[in-house]
Amino acid sequence: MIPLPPNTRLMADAEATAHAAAEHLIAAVTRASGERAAVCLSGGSTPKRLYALLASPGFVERVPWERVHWFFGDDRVVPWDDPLSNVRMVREAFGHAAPLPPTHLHFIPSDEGAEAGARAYEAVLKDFHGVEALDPARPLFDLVLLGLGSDGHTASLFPGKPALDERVAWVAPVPEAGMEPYVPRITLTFPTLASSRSVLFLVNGAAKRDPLLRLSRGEDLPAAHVASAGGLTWFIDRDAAEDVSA
Ligand SMILES: O=C(O)[C@H](O)[C@@H](O)[C@H](O)[C@H](O)COP(=O)(O)O
Repeated sequence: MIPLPPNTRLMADAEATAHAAAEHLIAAVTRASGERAAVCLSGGSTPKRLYALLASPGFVERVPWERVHWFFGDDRVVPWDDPLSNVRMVREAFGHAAPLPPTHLHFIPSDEGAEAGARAYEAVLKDFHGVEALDPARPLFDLVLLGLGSDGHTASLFPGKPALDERVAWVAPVPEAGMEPYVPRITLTFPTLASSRSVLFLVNGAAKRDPLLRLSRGEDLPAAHVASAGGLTWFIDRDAAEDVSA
């Protein structure tokens, strides 16, 4: 077994990860104070099954859809109907079964390009939360979902890319991705992701053994910079956790 991050729950497989994450998300938004809950969604392939589960019988009736607002931790600068778009992935996963009020899905506006999109999304976040600056006493998100790239990136925070240095901007353009797909991206920055009551990493599959091992050795990978007011939780499946060198 690879040395795993603190507060890791080991999952039998990807399906178990999705089910546990659905329960975790429902608990997080149910206990959220106030009339609205804010969830920051991860992109990529890992969370697709989770999003589809949330819209399926047994879960869809338990999600307080009228209270939850869904944001994006990052997206690719492509049209919203592009197969690479995280917005498209989420909409397809939720499908028509999720009674999602259209105004509750807050896309990252990428049609004006990465720079303008980042500034526009920062305004969306500030307007939604009614704040001009990040306030530790008022986390933006009740839950942030994140994935782990095989190079140790998370959201679109890639090793050595400018967004890593954004300490002021809430949202940053990433001129070209460090990983497939090689398209410009827009990403929330570390301080914005940290403005959360909790962060949940979902990590499945053998391709994630290497970044997990590198994180365990203390390598300065982007995922190692993620913090949260309420702490980090990792759901890692056995395929990712197995150490082939053992
Ligand atoms: O837009 C994206 O691609 C994601 O935000 C990205 O950070 C993703 O979470 C990781 O690359 C893992 O991707 P997989 O889940 O596809 O392995």
